[in-house]
Amino acid sequence: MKGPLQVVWFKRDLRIADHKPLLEASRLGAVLPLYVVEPHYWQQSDCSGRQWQFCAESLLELRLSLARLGQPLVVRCGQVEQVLERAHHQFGIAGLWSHEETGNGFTYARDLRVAAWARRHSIRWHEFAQFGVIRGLKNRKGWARRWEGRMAEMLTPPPERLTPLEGIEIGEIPSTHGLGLEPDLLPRRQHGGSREAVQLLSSFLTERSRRYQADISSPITAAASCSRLSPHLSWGTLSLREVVQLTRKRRFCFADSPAERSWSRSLQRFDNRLHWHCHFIQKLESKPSLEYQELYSGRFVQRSSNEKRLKAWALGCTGLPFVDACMRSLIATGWLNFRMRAMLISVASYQLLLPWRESGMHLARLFIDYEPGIHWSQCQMQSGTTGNKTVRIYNPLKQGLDHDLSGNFIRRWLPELRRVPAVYLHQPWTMDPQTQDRVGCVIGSSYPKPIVSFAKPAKPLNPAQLNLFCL
Ligand SMILES: Cc1cc2nc3c(=O)[nH]c(=O)nc-3n(C[C@H](O)[C@H](O)[C@H](O)COP(=O)(O)OP(=O)(O)OC[C@H]3O[C@@H](n4cnc5c(N)ncnc54)[C@H](O)[C@@H]3O)c2cc1C
Repeated sequence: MKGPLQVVWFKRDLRIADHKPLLEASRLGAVLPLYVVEPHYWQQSDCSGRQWQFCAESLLELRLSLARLGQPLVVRCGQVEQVLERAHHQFGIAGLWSHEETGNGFTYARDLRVAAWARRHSIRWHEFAQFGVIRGLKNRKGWARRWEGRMAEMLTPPPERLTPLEGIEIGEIPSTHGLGLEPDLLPRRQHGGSREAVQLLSSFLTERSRRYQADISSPITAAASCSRLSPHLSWGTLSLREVVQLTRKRRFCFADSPAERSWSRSLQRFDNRLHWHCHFIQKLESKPSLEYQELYSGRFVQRSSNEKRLKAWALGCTGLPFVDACMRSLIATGWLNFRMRAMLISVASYQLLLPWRESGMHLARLFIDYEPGIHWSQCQMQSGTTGNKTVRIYNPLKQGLDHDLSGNFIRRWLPELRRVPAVYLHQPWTMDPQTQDRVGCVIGSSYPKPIVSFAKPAKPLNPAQLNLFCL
């Protein structure tokens, strides 16, 4: 095999469509498409087996897609700089190509090391933006306009062909076990890969988005009416730009159709959220410390670690049925709709008084779509630590009655409450002992007593300075 090569480093952009680094590198000569499995990354507290399984499925598909072009994905395990060092030694690296990444503290530090390595070897690292996130941004003036500009750019086609590289082992994609992660056999987990992503986008735009706006808040209806694209956007099996452009094209079809006005509005709301995607990631890009530190140093409520409370919340055993049902559904599927994610973190922060980093870390591991920029910004926002004077506190009883009045969701995820009569379902501790015996659900043994006084969030330390929204 003749060197030197253009190395395309795949990170959270596991696709060939709309992949500018791949196309640009391929124009200069032979390309080594590389993914580096970093065992230290996968040992971080925000990573999990379920995320790896999604990633591994996406890698497998990416390998096949690249093989069809002429050169399959090469997978190596270890520290990125060391993998690059070996590759450089073996055949010479002419250029390094990738998308920019706004990840967690680990990937931030790793990118700094890779940049230093590339400088030392006089190798140019060509980084391309894949979202509307702007690196080195001084302030948000004109940000929305620039986001629009990025989303309007032409989609990049895959290269027509890649030169096959002889004598390079493609390397194994490790198993969950091999990476020292707990295998997570979720029967209802979403699967990785661009094919799955394209199918989801198509079913969403042609049909499922019809009731998006109306259905987004309830965990029952949101599962079908939301796009479910989040893990694909987080792992890059689909390009955000492509989603924005196809959404707008679909809306355009409704322009002359008053009968579809509400569908068109739904798509407009969805489009707004695609904008939020980058708006939140931009926050982390501009202030990486928000992953660890409160944005606002003033105290709003007193919170402290409490292992018993954290464990009960994390396992879906708080004794608050709607909260527990949401948590257990998340544990079983790896996904939850926005409002219920907000409620879970709000209950942890305001009712259980747990620090947002601890509860947020548990959620991060459960989310297959874990995206540090969105996740930590949202955890802080829903815990009132951003300095914003408007504070939202969710009342889980009200949320349960608003979004699961018949209790079907609770019954589905809490089998121990299945026979509890509807009138007691949202507050099973109010059942008299005879009813508890009759339905085979003894509170305190079959199902826990509420861990905290129900629907009583902590009193703000300085309520006069805040706008409190109780949802
Ligand atoms: C505490 C908390 C943690 C969260 N952590 C994550 C996370 O790690 N990764 C993640 O992708 N989303 C996160 N979200 C945002 C949101 O809940 C999910 O994006 C959404 O539920 C994913 O489902 P969907 O793709 O069907 O969404 P849709 O409603 O179909 O939205 C389409 C896309 O828009 C973006 N989006 C939607 N809502 C938001 C939002 N509120 N803020 C920013 N972008 C949004 C996502 O990329 C999403 O895939 C979090 C929300 C909260 C309250």
